[in-house]
Amino acid sequence: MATMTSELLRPVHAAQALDEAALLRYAAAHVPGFPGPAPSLALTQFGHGQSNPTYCIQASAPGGEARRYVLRKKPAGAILQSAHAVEREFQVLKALGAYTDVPVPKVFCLCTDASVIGTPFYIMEYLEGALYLNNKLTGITPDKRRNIYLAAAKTLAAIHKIDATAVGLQKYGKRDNYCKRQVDRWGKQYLHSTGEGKPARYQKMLDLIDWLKENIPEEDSSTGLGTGLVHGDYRVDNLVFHPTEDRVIGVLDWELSTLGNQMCDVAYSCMPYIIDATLSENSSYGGFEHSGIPDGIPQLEEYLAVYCSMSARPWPAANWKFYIAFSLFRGASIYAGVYHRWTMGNASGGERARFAGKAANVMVDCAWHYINRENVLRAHPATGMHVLKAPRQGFHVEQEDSTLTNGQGKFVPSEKVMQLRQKIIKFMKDHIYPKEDELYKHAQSTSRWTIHPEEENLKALAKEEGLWNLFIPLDSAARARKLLLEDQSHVSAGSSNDLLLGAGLTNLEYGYLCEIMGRSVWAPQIFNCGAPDTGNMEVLLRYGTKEQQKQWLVPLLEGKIRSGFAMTEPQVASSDATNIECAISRQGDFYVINGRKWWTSGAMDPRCKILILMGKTDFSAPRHKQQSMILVDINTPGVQIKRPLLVFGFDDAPHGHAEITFDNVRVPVTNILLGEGRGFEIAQGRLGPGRLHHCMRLIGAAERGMNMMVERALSRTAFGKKIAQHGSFQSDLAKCRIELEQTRLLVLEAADQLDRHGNKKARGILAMAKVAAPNMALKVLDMAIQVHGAAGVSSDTVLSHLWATARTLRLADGPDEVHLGTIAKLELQRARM
Ligand SMILES: Cc1cc2nc3c(=O)[nH]c(=O)nc-3n(C[C@H](O)[C@H](O)[C@H](O)COP(=O)(O)OP(=O)(O)OC[C@H]3O[C@@H](n4cnc5c(N)ncnc54)[C@H](O)[C@@H]3O)c2cc1C
Repeated sequence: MATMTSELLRPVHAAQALDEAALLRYAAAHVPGFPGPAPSLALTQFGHGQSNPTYCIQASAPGGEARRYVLRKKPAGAILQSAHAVEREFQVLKALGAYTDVPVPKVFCLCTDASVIGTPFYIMEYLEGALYLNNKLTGITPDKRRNIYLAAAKTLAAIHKIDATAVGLQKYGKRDNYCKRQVDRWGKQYLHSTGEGKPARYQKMLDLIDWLKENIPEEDSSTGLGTGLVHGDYRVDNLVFHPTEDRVIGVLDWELSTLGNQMCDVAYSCMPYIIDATLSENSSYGGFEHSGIPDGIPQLEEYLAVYCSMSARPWPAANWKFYIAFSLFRGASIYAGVYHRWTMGNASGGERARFAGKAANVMVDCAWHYINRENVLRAHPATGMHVLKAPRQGFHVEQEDSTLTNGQGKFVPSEKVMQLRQKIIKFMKDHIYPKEDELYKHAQSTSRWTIHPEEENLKALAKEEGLWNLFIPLDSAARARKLLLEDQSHVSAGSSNDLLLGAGLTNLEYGYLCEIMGRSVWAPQIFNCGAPDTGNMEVLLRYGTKEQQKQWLVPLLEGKIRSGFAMTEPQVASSDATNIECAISRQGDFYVINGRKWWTSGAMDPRCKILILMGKTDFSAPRHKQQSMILVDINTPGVQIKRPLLVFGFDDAPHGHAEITFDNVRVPVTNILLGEGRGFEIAQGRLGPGRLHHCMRLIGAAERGMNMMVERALSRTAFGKKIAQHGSFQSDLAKCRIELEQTRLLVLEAADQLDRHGNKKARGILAMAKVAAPNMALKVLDMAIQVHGAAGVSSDTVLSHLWATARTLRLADGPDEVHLGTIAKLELQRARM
């Protein structure tokens, strides 16, 4: 039977009463959104999991709705320095909540000032859900039992896949020699709890300590795969499940968490299979392997197979005996301590603690029984129980990122970048992928040229989380900061300058983030990092006058308006911009524009207010001095949007690609950018980073294609086996991965050279990246489409749209041939030098 969280609440134990007035003052000042003013408070206490006293705060303002929070504090009185570390619990919960999708309660504040309620404490979210306090899961259906255990295995895998460095937990503990240190620590603890004048020492326990010391697996001394965040007390009854669905909504009790050997967590979570550790008079092994497995609960091997599959860990057969024996030893040492305290009259577990001494010895016997068993785990998981069994979902972030952060190297992002990356990954998972269907539906409806309200909501959320304008390079941000600091009058109330100017990243640093945004066609604009706005903002940042910046740049940075870039013309080969015919002629204080443009992306968007137009101001000047760029308010008389163009049938609503005519369009002379004849100069500045952003996004699109391809191949059977098991698929998959990684390196190298040498010197490698990225993405996406069969070409998956978009990028911002020409020219020049 499940127990609901609220059913665990009891009146506060008299010995654990708190100063409620002080608590109320503190919570009102430190918990965002705490009910107020003058809220009333009802305090209760959790009866389960008592090591750190845990309370439920129910607060309500007069006439307002009651809100619940959970407070967890250190116990009062003298305690072991290293134990009850609520500060560490707070730290780990905060990191997991902010950067990962491991379900944990949100934490609000940590109070280290013992004068408030007597000891340090923290306040977190109250999760109302189902708890399964009995590991046999009595009173629920077999299906539910199975779901609960498998959900526990998957959640543990999710915890273990976290890249501790990327989430800021790199100093949370030592990764290596975890078992070695634990055997020492709990061995000493056992000696402390037993011996002369204390409960008797059990020789078999001392032998067990020796055996463990001699059999510590080699992998324990490494810091590689299999080491990382360890929960330390991972069991089903420390998980809160959704009230009606069989999924974990919160992992609790992180008191023993640290970095270390994660297989210890796995073995510990398997204890119900090995021993029944409830304290009673008749302690016996009693685990599922002895008493029989309750109907529905998966076999130990299946539980492990799901864990290994979801965490991408090897099958643990080689050292399984050690890890189980280690868990039993640790349990025995803890129980010996409980029993010792009971004999002294101060055990926390009440009268049941009298059985703890016997239970400790039973655990030791059980460990020896296990060690002496011939077979404990097959050498390999049974057929059909390996990785293919467990469906993969979404993106396995930490696994992907482990190559980015493990160790040193040229392309190792800083901690700041890794944290932003994790935040974006999480944002995508939480907010963007789940909304894609709805956004697509809207974009295919009759309202498709309007903005789905959710898009603006998501923008506000991204801004709030500091995931805004990240594309702005360091140097441009410095220039804009000056402008914004000089005069704040044009910045809307509530917009923070710091937010508007991104995070001060280099192009290389942005590469690691932009890639993630490229996984969804909807994502870039949510972070105000979509084309063509980024290129246009960059032009205004670099070349705009103060007035131009105030009028157009600031609202663009704020995400209030959008923009278009009008260069390409239907009647001339526009890959050669010297062909452009649109005329910009000066007449007094105005320029008059006449011409026809097409493929002006974004111009259909109702938020699009400004175009940067490229045309000719002097048809008789030298070839590259004829062109100028000018700002055109899209609502100027004479600007006429003729039609939206289709890309393989996609109109990309509400953004769109417009054909536009300019008929005697008069704009003030102050709208010229940089000066007459300087259009090419600006184009060079604009296109470098802009092109690279396309490449970065294409890496993300290809990565999504890979992910979908693998998921499909693992779940679909053709001709008697999974597609993933067909040799032809495996070779295609491997080739796709090789090309993707090659291209990623090229793109990152191009970004690095752009940062270090500037646009002109980096033009060769920028051209290489611009050719390589779309071609690679097309290949990977095409393969993903192929694996999906007919579904791949339909609009039921995102693949066809991603492919269509990638295909346009062999043309847009210069066709392949033009870039290949640049690369060849540089190559030949080098040969002549
Ligand atoms: C989805 C999409 C969005 C776009 N968005 C914008 C936008 O926002 N603003 C904008 O101004 N434009 C935009 N464009 C237009 C794009 O930049 C142009 O299509 C591109 O520059 C090529 O110009 P063109 O179409 O006139 O092709 P052309 O110049 O006519 O070239 C056609 C072909 O000729 C060949 N060719 C050209 N040059 C060479 C060479 N040197 N050597 C060998 N072969 C060569 C290539 O095969 C090339 O594909 C967009 C295009 C697409 C598809």
